[in-house]
Amino acid sequence: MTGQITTLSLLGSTLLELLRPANVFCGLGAWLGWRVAYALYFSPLRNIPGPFWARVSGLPMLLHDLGGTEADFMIKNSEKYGSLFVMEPNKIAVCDPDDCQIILSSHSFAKDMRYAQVDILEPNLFLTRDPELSRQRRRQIGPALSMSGLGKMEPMLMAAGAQQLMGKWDQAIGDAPDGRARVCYFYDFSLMTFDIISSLGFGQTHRSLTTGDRQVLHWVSQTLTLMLLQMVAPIVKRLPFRQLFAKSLHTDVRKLIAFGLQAIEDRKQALLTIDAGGVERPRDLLQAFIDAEDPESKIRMTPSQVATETILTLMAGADTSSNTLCWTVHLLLMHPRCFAKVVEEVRCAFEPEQLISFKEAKESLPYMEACVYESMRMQPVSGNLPRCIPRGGVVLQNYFIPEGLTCSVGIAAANMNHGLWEKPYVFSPERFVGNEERKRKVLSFSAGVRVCPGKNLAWMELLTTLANIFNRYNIEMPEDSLFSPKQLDSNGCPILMPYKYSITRAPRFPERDCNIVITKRK
Ligand code: HEM
Repeated sequence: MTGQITTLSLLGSTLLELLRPANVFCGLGAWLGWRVAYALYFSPLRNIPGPFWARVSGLPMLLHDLGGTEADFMIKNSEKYGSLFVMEPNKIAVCDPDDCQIILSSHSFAKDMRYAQVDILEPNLFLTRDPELSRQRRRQIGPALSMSGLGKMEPMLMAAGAQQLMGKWDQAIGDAPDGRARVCYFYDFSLMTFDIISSLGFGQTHRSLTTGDRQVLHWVSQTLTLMLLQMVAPIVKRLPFRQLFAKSLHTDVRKLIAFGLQAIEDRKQALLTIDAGGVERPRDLLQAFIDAEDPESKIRMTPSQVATETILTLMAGADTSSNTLCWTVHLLLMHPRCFAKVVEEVRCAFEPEQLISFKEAKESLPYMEACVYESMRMQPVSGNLPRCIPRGGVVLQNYFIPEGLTCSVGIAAANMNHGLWEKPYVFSPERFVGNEERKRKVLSFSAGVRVCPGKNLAWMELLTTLANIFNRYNIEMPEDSLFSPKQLDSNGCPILMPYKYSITRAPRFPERDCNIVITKRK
């Protein structure tokens, strides 16, 4: 007993001694010295250019991630150090468009380990690191998301999308005494794109934009929060953290999954009547996912897999599309010459009250489409794409990067590459008109084996929404707008509203910066 007490008190006093400020200071100094020595003399990345502090610690990048300024970090550093640079002690940034394509073209550069840390959902297309599952899911859900598959869903997409939005804006104009309504396009686009995918995916008429019902939206955003928490801090999966921090999030995830499963069950019941009556089956993503079959293995998805893919589709597809719409409208407002050209193109092609379909917009509005490409190039909504260096390592820009390290495909920096894009800071939609090759170089939907499977759906939403609102409304910036085409930056380009990354690149102050005044076109 006395021996134990003596040992304990010895341990206690040693600990106290170690924690004395002078010793802590020395300890930190030694650690830092070692980190610096490692970065400069031993690291396999020591010959690759990059900011000094990024070699020593992951903190600078973490601060950019938390501050939501990772795109600026990548663009600035790629201009200073070149298209390959060290961004963290064991991570390189890849910003050369050709190198990005090399990495994205192969499953051997798997998504990084953080994706495997999420355990709240079934294995799915977005999170999987398994090439086999990725290929199988694409074979299963690919047909539904192809242009011909989506063509059948267009009436539903338009009802939840452009038509719903115009109904709301018409009402706002009707309610305004002078016929001039002020609307926040950020919120309206967010709810509209959410309604489109949830209507198609859950087979119900979701109208959060016009009814204010945000229940499903709440569950989805809670699920996304938990997913991200598990990715960046897997400790939240363990007790007691799970109970302390994540209990209510888990409850909402369960509610969302139950909601998805119920939608599938409801559809199965409805099909009994539909099939008996010889009526056509509903044409939506829900039905397409239920019926989906891998042509190679003949495997179909279980109800739980269908629900998971729908939930992931909502997470991956709603904010990405709505923020792309926001940036396009903002960029056009900041470039009145281009905006006037788009409006003229739309109004020359269509009657004032005409509902413009995707096919019509795609065929008749090449300049408007070019504006969306230019907006996606300059303001790509997805951040960096993290990938692992595969077995055997890889040579990029004449540097050997060993296996086991990670890299980040810098979409924003590649889209601003001076070698590929002339005057990359200038908003110039003309560069895309009639130039299919250039369009393929924009990396905003990613590329290669994990390219965005929802890009056709996104294009349908983008073109139908913009064509219809530009045809129907005159759009102006409000008088109190902080931004104007006349306020220029050092490149002589209009200063744009600030952004933040909350998963996707979104306007930082949407309530302040995303307002427009709309009037009905005479
Ligand atoms: C303008 C709108 C959109 C943009 C810019 C966009 C961009 C992207 C990007 C960059 C990726 C690659 C992510 C990575 O590799 O980590 C991706 C993946 C994905 N996107 Fe989209 N997306 C958009 C709309 C949509 C829509 C509407 C859907 C709905 C179907 C969707 C579903 C997905 C899914 C499921 C993945 C994961 C694919 C995989 O990892 O294999 N996206 N998207």
